[in-house]
Formats: sequence, C-alpha cells, structure tokens
Amino acid sequence: MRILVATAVPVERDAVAPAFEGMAADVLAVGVGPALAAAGTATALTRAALEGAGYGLVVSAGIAGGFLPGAPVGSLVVADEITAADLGAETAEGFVPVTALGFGTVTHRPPAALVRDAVAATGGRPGAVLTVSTVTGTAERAAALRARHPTALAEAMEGFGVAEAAGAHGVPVLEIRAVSNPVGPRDRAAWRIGDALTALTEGFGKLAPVLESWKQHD
Ligand SMILES: O=C(O)c1cccc(C(=O)CC[C@H]2O[C@@H](n3cnc4c(=O)[nH]cnc43)[C@H](O)[C@@H]2O)c1
Repeated sequence: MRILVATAVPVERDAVAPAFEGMAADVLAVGVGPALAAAGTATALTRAALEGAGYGLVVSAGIAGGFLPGAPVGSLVVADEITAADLGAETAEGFVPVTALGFGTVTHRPPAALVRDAVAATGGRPGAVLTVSTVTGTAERAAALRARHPTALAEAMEGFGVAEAAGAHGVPVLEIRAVSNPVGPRDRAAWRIGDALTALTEGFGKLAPVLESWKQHD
C-alpha cells in the first residue's frame, strides 16, 4: 500500500522521512495551516490517482501544542478524532460549529483499528487532535477548547485540512503529533521543537512498518 505523509514544514518532513526509506511512501511538506495542507494533500492525491498509483493511506504528522496533563512536551499523540475547532460562528451564546449551521463537517475519524495499532507500536496517547487557524495563546482559550472538546490532547494547524482532502478521495487518514509546547499562555521561547522532532523520528521509526502492512477492515 502506498502511503502519503503530509507535514507542515521541511524540518518535520526531514524528521519523519527516514522511517519510510525503501517503502512505497511519499513524505511532503505542504505548508502551515489547514488551507495549504488541504491544497497540497489534494494535489498529491490527484497526481497519484492520475498516474494510476493512488495512495491507500494519508498521514498528517508534525509538532503540536499539548493539553496538560494528558499530553506533556515530548509526548506523542495519535488522533482518534481530527476536529476543526474554530470552523463555525461566534454567537452571543458562544461558539457554534458549521455543522450546527447546516454546512459540511468538523470531524474526521481515523480507522479505530489503525489508531489502536499506532498506539501499541509507538506508546503514543490516543485522543482528539484539534485543528486551529490561530495558535492558542491564553489560558482562557485553552480552557474553552477543552470545555468544548473534553477528549482533546493536542492542537495543531493542518490535520483537518489533510483529512478533508483524504476524505474527498475516499482514502483513510491518520494524524500523529509530537508535543512541542503546552496549549495555553503564549511563550514561544519555551517551545521545545527539537525534543518534539526527536519524538517524531522515534515514533515514526516504530510506526512505519505497522503502516506499511496495514489493511483496512473497519
Ligand atoms: O509564533 C507564532 O505566533 C506562530 C504563529 C503561527 C504559526 C506558528 C508556528 O510555529 C507554526 C506552528 C506549527 O507547528 C504546529 N504547532 C505547534 N504547536 C502548536 C500549537 O500550540 N498550536 C497550534 N499549532 C501548533 C502547527 O501545526 C504548525 O504547523 C507560530
């Protein structure tokens, strides 16, 4: 099975790519944010399909903010749910997702068996990974996100875009994130990007053989 892995930036791609050497996999840096991630992933999926060598699995991978205490810096999170957390409308009563307005979708669910296998292989923690267009920078917003998404372990900026593209092509999706910083008050200097990239490399070293042999049953 051919695998497409989408990261946001080249350092994430370079942390993940060694795990897939010699395998039928492409690891692409598609850009920061859900729109670029969707466009880059959809383009790669379309090209592969036109070449007659379509992908059987798409993986969104990279660093993320982690919700404490479930996902400390350096830990790995395996998404059992990929949710667009800020796709909707603010109202006097609070945030309303687009689905409640009659549009689209806000959640994609990776195959449950694949999530279980990925957790077993990597020691990662299963939980919701939120996709946001704005990095959370206050304790209030972190608390509001957790109140709306009690199972959330991480937030990042690409997973939902990657999942929308995969869904449009009928291809299953997985999201794996290594935590570089806590979700909360902005302290960019405290981000441990090197530690997270190391966790990503180690995690994918264990995960890649599992993905290569995975067959969808659910
Ligand atoms: O420093 C900033 O203000 C800033 C604004 C936009 C983007 C960034 C990035 O460094 C890109 C973040 C990159 O990594 C993922 N990431 C990592 N931590 C978080 C987080 O706490 N919340 C959301 N995304 C995060 C994200 O997927 C991006 O690709 C910095």
